[in-house]
Amino acid sequence: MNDQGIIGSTNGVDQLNNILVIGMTNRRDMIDEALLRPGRLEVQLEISLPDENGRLHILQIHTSKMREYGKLDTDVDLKELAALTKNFSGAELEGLVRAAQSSAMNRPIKASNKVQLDSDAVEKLKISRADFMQALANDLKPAFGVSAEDFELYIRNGILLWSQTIQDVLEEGHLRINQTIKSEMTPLVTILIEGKPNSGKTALAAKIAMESGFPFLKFCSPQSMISYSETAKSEAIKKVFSDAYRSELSCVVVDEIESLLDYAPIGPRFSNFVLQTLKLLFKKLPPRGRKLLLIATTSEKEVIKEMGLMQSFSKVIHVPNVSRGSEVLQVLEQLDCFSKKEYDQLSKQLDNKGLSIGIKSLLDVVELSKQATDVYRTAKFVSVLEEIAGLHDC
Ligand SMILES: Nc1ncnc2c1ncn2[C@@H]1O[C@H](COP(=O)(O)OP(=O)(O)OP(=O)(O)O)[C@@H](O)[C@H]1O
Repeated sequence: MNDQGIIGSTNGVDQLNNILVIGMTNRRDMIDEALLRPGRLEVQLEISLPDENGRLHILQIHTSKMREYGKLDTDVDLKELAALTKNFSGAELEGLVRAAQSSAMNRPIKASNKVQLDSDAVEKLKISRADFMQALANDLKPAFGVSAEDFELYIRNGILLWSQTIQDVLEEGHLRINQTIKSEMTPLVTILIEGKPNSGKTALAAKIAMESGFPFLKFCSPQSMISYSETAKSEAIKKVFSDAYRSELSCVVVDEIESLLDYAPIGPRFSNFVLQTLKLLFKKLPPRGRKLLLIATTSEKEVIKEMGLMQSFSKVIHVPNVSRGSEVLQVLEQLDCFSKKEYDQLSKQLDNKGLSIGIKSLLDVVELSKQATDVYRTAKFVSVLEEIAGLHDC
């Protein structure tokens, strides 16, 4: 039945006695407002994800039969499992228990010419901590919340502390994380990380988000919305925010705002529809009791300013390019990719030099020069730096 059908059926329910209509949905935002007016589905209850205590209760329920029949090994600590299952829904916790059972059931199966069941072993079979850990690692990931792998992908080359500024960026991030957690007056904390292309903005945003340890972390990136229409893109962005509002503490990273807006400097052109969506979402306060840390990144600070988006951010953090020979040497030292002799040679050539290169491009140059034969490695490194980073005397 569609929304209109339900509205028709619930019209005049006050004339019917003893009938309670209960509707359920995962997408409250997609329900016709007419259906939610008084007299229809007027009382709304949000069932959030269970907290640690709730998860413990759910695990106790789903393992009660195992315990009763002595099938749960003594090393299984449900409190530990409850702590490890952040963002799991009740159904996913049930799935976890089932997956652990299946993992245990594989043990008494003997695979020779025929698949046989060792009935003796079945009798003694117990579901152990290792079965739960195996299920957690391989079988079940929560649909909602943190996808650590996604975030790690953005920091695949680590964060090199090549200048005090990088340390300062991370410290500012920590400050904002604490503000989000502790402040009662600012349930929405917004940061814009800006810098030239390839300066490492996305990696720093991902690092701050991961260090927050918030139960809900999501990346809103243009790469995940390739070939989306304006409407589909706005809907996808809105969905990320409405999911974030369901968790007590959330962090959303909106990467490369200008690309999300389809901004092209020739023209210049951009999607006003997506811009208006972002403006509203960047200002919207999360519901009572919920807190959101929003981190956005851009390589087009001036454009963002002209579009009137700058006011949405309480803090703008600049990520600089690597601009001194001594900073390049810091990167090389931390990567430990050249021999001592090569490093000393590079020290002589790079000290007191100026340049401008993003950390992402610098790592690229390092990788390229590593492919050259030993005798040419340092020469290759310096010549590419001269070409793309404008190496010059200070
Ligand atoms: N101090 C650092 N800051 C940021 N990134 C670093 C740092 N040290 C090493 N990296 C690595 O450099 C790369 C930075 O790439 P990233 O995609 O974040 O750059 P970007 O500025 O967002 O690029 P783009 O302009 O294409 O959006 C990542 O692989 C990251 O692991």
